[in-house]
Amino acid sequence: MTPAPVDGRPVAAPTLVELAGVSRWYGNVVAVNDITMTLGPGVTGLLGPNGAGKTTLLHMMAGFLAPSRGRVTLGGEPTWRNPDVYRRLGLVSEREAVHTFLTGYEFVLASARLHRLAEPAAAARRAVELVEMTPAQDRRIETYSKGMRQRIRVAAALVHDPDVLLLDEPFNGMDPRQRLHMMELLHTLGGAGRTILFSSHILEEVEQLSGTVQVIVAGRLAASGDFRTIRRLMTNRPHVFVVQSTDDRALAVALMAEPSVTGVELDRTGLTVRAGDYGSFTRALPKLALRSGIRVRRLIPSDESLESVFSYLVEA
Ligand SMILES: Nc1ncnc2c1ncn2[C@@H]1O[C@H](COP(=O)(O)OP(=O)(O)OP(=O)(O)O)[C@@H](O)[C@H]1O
Repeated sequence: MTPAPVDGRPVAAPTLVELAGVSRWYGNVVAVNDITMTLGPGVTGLLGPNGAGKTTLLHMMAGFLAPSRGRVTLGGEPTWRNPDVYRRLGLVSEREAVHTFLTGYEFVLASARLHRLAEPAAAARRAVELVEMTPAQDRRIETYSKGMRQRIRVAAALVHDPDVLLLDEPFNGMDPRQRLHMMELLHTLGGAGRTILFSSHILEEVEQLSGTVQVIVAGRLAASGDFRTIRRLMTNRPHVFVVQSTDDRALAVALMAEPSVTGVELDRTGLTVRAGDYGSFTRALPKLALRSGIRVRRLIPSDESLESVFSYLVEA
């Protein structure tokens, strides 16, 4: 996003988080493998299965962890052990012990004091307001729902008004309503020009919230860019379907003549069909069945797990 001039004056350049050839290993385990990416204002999703290296990547961005190789910079400055970075960045980690006997306001105020802000009380009030927790701010955190706890943690991470906010699996354990509320909050923060990066292993979360996606698998950047492009990559790949119909044997014969079909197997449970891509096959099947006088009872994509999508992206 290019900064727009306001009143003819140029706006300060956005704070970019840049990773150049970044790797991190723990002993023999390579957690992050040669990743290069740039993050700018707006909401970006970091999508990857468990153990892909998302937390390691976020911790390197936040300056908690040194890269074994490569450079991680924020606004051009290395993040590792750099106090300036702590002033410009907030991190909401996945698991964090929160003193639940504190009220929400006290918790955010403690964060403001840690940052040595000039007016900690005013900053805490502003941050609590931003996450819409003012009505509950004087209740102890132990009385909060999972969604409220996450929002108060976001407030604590935002108390010093950072340009960049990193969130590790922020939707874990939330019900759909809480999830929606958090999504709206991140959307608003991103819309206001902050750089927001959140990690997730759930495709739908990323699809709903972010236009830009970085997909990481086994420590490597598997795909990067606009969600629609990535979705296309996923749907234009070979798919396996299980089909059950009123006449599986006749359907198998008819399917063999269909150009989008690359393989058919018949067994007691039905037909297993390999197709070149999702769209052509799912469009062709109903027409073909109709022509042959066969009724399709079930059509189940059998390899829709995120892992198979990821492994396809990695091999691509
Ligand atoms: N301190 C550590 N010591 C040794 N290995 C580690 C350490 N931290 C992470 N790893 C390993 O590095 C890899 C990446 O882990 P990481 O936690 O970054 O992934 P993740 O994508 O955040 O996964 P999850 O969502 O399950 O936390 C995994 O194989 C993990 O076991």
